[in-house]
Amino acid sequence: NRASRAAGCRLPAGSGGWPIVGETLHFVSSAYSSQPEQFMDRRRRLYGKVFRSHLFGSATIVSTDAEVSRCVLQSDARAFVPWYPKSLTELMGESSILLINGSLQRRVHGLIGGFFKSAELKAQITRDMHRYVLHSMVNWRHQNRILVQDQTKNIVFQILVKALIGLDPGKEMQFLKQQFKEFIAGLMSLPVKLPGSRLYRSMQAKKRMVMLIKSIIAEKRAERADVGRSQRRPRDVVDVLLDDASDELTDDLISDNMIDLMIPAEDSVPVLATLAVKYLSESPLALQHVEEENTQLEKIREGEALQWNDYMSLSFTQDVITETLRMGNIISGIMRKAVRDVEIKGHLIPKGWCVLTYFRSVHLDESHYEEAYKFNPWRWKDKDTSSCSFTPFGGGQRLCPGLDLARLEAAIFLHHLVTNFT
Ligand code: HEM
Repeated sequence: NRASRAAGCRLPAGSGGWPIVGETLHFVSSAYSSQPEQFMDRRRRLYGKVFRSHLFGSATIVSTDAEVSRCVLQSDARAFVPWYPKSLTELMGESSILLINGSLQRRVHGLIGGFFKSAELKAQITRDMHRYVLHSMVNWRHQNRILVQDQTKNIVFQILVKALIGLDPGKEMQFLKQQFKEFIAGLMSLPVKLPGSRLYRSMQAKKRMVMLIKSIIAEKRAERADVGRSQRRPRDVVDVLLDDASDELTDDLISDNMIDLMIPAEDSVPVLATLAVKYLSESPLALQHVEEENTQLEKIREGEALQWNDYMSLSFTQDVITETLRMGNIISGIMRKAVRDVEIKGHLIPKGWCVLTYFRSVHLDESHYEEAYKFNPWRWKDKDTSSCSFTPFGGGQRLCPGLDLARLEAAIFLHHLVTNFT
């Protein structure tokens, strides 16, 4: 608007690309090429770290500047709201934590985040992860080839479902696994809801999952009516949300969100574990350090079961995870939409435009990280990971509530891998 422009704010330089598709095809094809950085690097050279583009059907300001991205993430819904492709919003539903804003988002985020930080849940996850990892690794000895991502996906899904809705492995777990697979296949599909379409099949799968979760909620409500709320501690996220006295958290909202919560959680930890294995296998010295640190811990604890703080105290292993998050960029960036004209560091982001905070370019920027393309866990020794040039888990009010769990699960997996196998 005129005021912003008068204040010296400018629309960043850049190009809108082709009519309708904009620069989307370039962006996507570059992401799948052997040089995924070329799209961003070229534009950074031409226009600077913040530039204008047109992506996924919307005029977009791309930020590869750590400070600008931090300001976007720190802003609340008066400036920016989350933005996802249409197929995703169709599948998530209006009350998804990934989409809601304001006090309801803060309440749900706070409740979930608080539970994920609780010592009880961390102890349960440590126990289960330990059990499932060993159970899965027993079979590895007879196989020539192990697909790390598939194996960890299986383990992590069971742990997640238990933490969210309290379900143990069995028939219902299998059912959920199948349905979830069908559900996520439609997250990035054409937004067509006709019977038989990809999106339609995913919506049907979600309905079946919602029915199962609603029956679990009904059982829990009946149990509560018998026992009384005050006598038991929450065992899963559904319990935590049911304990909340407000009427806003309806059964529909809870059951929808249990599925939506699986979206950011289901594949990210398996990718983290897989990339850590890849980077370690290419860095013998780092692998040797991880082996020594983990073997040492086993010796000190003399066969005693390890606790979650044991895993978190493995400082070099944690640095390996941090470096994997930096280089691996499991979530490359986040999209938001401006609900009013916003100005950040002299850049104008007009109302209705999207902004893509692209972490990947920041994490691989030589001005932040020396030899940025080199896997170097030692760079993190005694270094703070809370700077704005390191944001694998986002930031601000939507900072990933699962970040400790992700680190814990990856550390447990690596521990058993390096102490059981060469
Ligand atoms: C390596 C693993 C993971 C990575 C890299 C990751 C990354 C992220 C990022 C970047 C965001 C911010 C999204 C935004 O600002 O719009 C986020 C949000 C979120 N993550 Fe994670 N995540 C990981 C694992 C997990 C796990 C294990 C869980 C659950 C157990 C989880 C649950 C969530 C939820 C619920 C949100 C939305 C929070 C909100 O909008 O209020 N994530 N994650």
